[in-house]
Amino acid sequence: MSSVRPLAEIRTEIDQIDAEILQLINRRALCAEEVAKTKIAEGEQGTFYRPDREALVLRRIKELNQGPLPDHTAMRFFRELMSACLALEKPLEVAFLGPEGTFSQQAVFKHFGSSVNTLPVAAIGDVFNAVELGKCHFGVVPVENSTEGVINHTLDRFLTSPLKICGEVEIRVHQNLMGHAESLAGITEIFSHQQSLAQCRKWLDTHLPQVKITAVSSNAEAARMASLNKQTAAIAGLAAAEVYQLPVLETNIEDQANNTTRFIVIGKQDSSPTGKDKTSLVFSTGNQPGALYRALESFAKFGIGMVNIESRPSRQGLWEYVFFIDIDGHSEDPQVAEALDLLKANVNMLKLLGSYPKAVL
Ligand SMILES: C=C(O[C@@H]1C=C(C(=O)O)C=C[C@H]1O)C(=O)O
Repeated sequence: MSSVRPLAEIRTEIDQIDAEILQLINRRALCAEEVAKTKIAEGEQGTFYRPDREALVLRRIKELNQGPLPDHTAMRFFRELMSACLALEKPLEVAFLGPEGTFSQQAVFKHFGSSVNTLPVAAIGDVFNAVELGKCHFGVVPVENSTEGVINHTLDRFLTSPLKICGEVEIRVHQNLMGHAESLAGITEIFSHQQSLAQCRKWLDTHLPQVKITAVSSNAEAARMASLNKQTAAIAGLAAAEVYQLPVLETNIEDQANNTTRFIVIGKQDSSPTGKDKTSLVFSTGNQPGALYRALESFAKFGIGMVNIESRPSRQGLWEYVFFIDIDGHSEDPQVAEALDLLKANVNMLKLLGSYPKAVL
């Protein structure tokens, strides 16, 4: 028989460890408070949140971790720890596309941890407004979905907004059918946000081809509406089912198994280089042959990888376009800085939307 330690003995050790962890956590919190005081003494204004420093802390935890806890779990603990330390000064206020229970709110908590105050607003443009007007420190908006592509509202708003991108976060999006109907046959109408409907198009065509489909302002609003009428259902995330106490009729009905939405964090602050960054920018070229080719050549010349390109109407002349691009690296990295100088010489308009750490969690 293998010898095992008595339960009581193991529990005594756990109690001791917990007491030590608690002391260490509070020691860490005191240091974070001291950092805040130093920042004030050095004349730093506004928020003490530093996306670059937080990314470095999390990446270091991943490197140090030797298990048995998985890296991801260890990083999530430290994500919460930093969130709580920062909130000792003053909790961050973060605007998102509401109401409560949307994927955007999930993205806020994944990126900032749970010690933040979330401010739900009614539209993507209102998230920008809230940050621009100083009603909150940051905003989180969806920018692209792996099934449905780019979120036009978000890109277009950047053309006129002075805000910067200071972070990114990805959420694996599961869609679910929820409502008070006894079975699928009892449903006459389905509510959801247009993005979610598009992500479940095949499932709907196969399972509910005759049902009326109505696009509404958010998935949480869809859940709220479905909670009022037994013959209707909503497509939304499980958080919305919980908020509106709706039974879940079918889970994971998204057409693509790895359906993921990328969100960006918008604010007034620049993020310093961390060694693993992305830079987002928008530019326009003239209509001459080879104009886009020459613009992109700036990146190729300096060996800069391009992660994404999207064209959108410029909203100035007919059939004139702007190009939104994400590249590897930070605008202060020497190679990137040189590529951007060359790009500037080759385009009509160039606007840097921000350099920020690549998503860690
Ligand atoms: C403590 C700092 O300020 C904040 C809190 C952090 C933390 O708890 O580790 C990290 C970055 C900032 O958001 C810092 O800048 O080092």
